Amino acid sequence: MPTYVIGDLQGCRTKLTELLERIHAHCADPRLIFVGDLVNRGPNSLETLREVRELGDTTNVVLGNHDLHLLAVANGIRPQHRTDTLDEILDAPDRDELLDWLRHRPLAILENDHLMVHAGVLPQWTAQQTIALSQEVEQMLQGPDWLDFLRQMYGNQPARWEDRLEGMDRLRCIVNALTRLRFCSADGTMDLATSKGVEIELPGYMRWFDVPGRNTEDTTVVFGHWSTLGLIMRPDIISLDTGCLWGGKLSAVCLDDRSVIQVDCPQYQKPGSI
Ligand SMILES: Nc1ncnc2c1ncn2[C@@H]1O[C@H](COP(=O)(O)OP(=O)(O)OP(=O)(O)OP(=O)(O)OC[C@H]2O[C@@H](n3cnc4c(N)ncnc43)[C@H](O)[C@@H]2O)[C@@H](O)[C@H]1O
Repeated sequence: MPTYVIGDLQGCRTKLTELLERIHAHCADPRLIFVGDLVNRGPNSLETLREVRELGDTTNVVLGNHDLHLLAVANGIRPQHRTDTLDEILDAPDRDELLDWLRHRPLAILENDHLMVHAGVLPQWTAQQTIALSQEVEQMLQGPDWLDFLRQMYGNQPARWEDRLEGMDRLRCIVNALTRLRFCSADGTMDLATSKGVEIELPGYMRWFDVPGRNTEDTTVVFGHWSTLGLIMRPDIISLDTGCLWGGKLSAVCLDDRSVIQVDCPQYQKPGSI
């Protein structure tokens, strides 16, 4: 069964349907993995969430920052932002089932030498360690104290990973790397303030996947999150957020032969307005 990984949907449901038709034209029964940000800022978050959930057991999803934001908003932990488009989910009769399903998704998946995460991994982490750290967060998110966890999840500190981190500092650092990371320094100190563009002016900081000697160099890390980066196919990374929401494309890559399927998307949000 070929595996297709699909980039950030952000509620662009009609484009998902179009992409799935294109994938099914190549393969009747693919395994599908979504690299997060299923919802928000786009036009049909509710239908998108329903459609991905209904794809069944051969499909999986890693959680993105907008998916975590939905869980926080739905539980009164965070207010909605001006550009959020989450109301239709919050008002839906099946909201509890949908949110419960979302809360039980992983933050990282390792399959056939490919590591799927929403945003990135820190240079000190191996692929196996990334999975173990992701599972620490998943245990909290799926356990009895998940609302307390969401309440304390926000914030940019600690910016630097250390194995000895404990409690919420440890979990926040893991969540920030897996769901928000773009730039870090060679020692893995994250800059979470810079979200526009593909370069950083801060001396000593670089794109997380350009850190020399990072411990996941021998694994292909497949990720989304960074729409201005666009499609990048390197032996060690595949970047899949091609700005569906911003008038770019929705992309899928087949991990078995590295073929790419893309559909053009209308502009729903104006780049630079957020
Ligand atoms: N632990 C945690 N701590 C804090 N927050 C957490 C959190 N967990 C979840 N969150 C939540 O995360 C959400 C997003 O945070 P934000 O921090 O607001 O997200 P963002 O930078 O806009 O990035 P996004 O993930 O949307 O990425 P994209 O590349 O599409 O967009 C990036 C930028 O690229 C720009 N852009 C896109 N296409 C462009 C183009 N073609 N040209 C120029 N700019 C473009 C856009 O204008 C946009 O500003 C918030 O709701 C927040 O609550």
